[in-house]
Amino acid sequence: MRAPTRDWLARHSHVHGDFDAADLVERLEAKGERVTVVIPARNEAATVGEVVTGLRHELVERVPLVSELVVIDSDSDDDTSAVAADAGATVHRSDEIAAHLGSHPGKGEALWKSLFVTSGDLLVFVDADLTEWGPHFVTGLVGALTADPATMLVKGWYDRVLDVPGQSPSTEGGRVTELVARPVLDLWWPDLAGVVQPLAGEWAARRALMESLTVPTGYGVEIASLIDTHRRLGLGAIAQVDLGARAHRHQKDHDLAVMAAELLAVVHARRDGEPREVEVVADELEQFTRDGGWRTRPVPLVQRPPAVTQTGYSEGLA
Ligand SMILES: O=c1ccn([C@@H]2O[C@H](COP(=O)(O)OP(=O)(O)O[C@H]3O[C@H](CO)[C@@H](O)[C@H](O)[C@H]3O)[C@@H](O)[C@H]2O)c(=O)[nH]1
Ligand SMILES: O=C(O)[C@H](O)COP(=O)(O)O
Repeated sequence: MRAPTRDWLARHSHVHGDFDAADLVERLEAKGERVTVVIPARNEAATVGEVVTGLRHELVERVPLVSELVVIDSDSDDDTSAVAADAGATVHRSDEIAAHLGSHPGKGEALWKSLFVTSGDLLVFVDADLTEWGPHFVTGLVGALTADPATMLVKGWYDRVLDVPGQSPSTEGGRVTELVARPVLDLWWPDLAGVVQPLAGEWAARRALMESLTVPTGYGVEIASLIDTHRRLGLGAIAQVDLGARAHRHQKDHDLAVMAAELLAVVHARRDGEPREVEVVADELEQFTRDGGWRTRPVPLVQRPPAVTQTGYSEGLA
């Protein structure tokens, strides 16, 4: 391991158990800072209710660490919005936020749009499909984000529980993480080789950073944020926190291949520095199965400009 990475690991690694929610409330009150939790959700009616309820009970009602608990419904066609609202979240549909800016499908779009309808200084992102998790995810992320004033972005990491029917559960999850994201970072951004889960959907950032980033509208949002933060502010602005174990709904290999293609394109657009427009020779994947034959899958390549540059942003226009 290279010296800067080893040094970063020694100085910028945290463990969620080091942080207590009640202590963090005092720390944030003293600074006048507020926490917003954003949960992007596309067709997550089966799990979003438990995620919202768990966070609301523990971190809104028992200890008031979270000021805003928001679900961004990302073009769901199930009951995600209703379930999330019943569980106590404020719910917005991604395509209805800042409608003058249009709408794109995707998780990155949901996170970018969330900036227009939230006001917290500290933004914590949590996936809606979690099946093994806890409110300590948020406590750990807020703790790590506020432990050092230089920290602008924190990635959660955890054992990735892989729970496939017919197989015994293992911690071998994170196929795109291990086969695409970590190898790409190790080869081209080796400073970031110490980030255990670069694609973690559980991460936190200061609004001042998030609103200034170019955001891919699909699954490229995490790797882009990491690379862009590193380029602009250096490793010292990034931290990571051990959150224990996490399990989620697994996507099929062919669906993850679309994610992998998007990540490669997003990374390629950043190879020379500032994010460029994503340029590819073709923007589709051809996938084959014996039963279904060939299927063409579009790769999402749109990137949103920094929210702070957009009409309506400073007024928090919804
Ligand atoms: O169009 C979409 C697709 C997904 N989601 C939500 O985003 C979260 C993560 O999506 P998921 O399909 O579960 O992604 P994973 O296969 O788990 O992908 C991993 O890797 C991605 C790429 O970095 C990250 O965005 C994810 O958070 C991370 O869990 C979930 O709450 C989804 O409902 C949306 O809001 N809109
Ligand atoms: O991070 C990843 O690589 C994706 O979320 C896929 O994870 P899985 O292989 O555990 O489903």
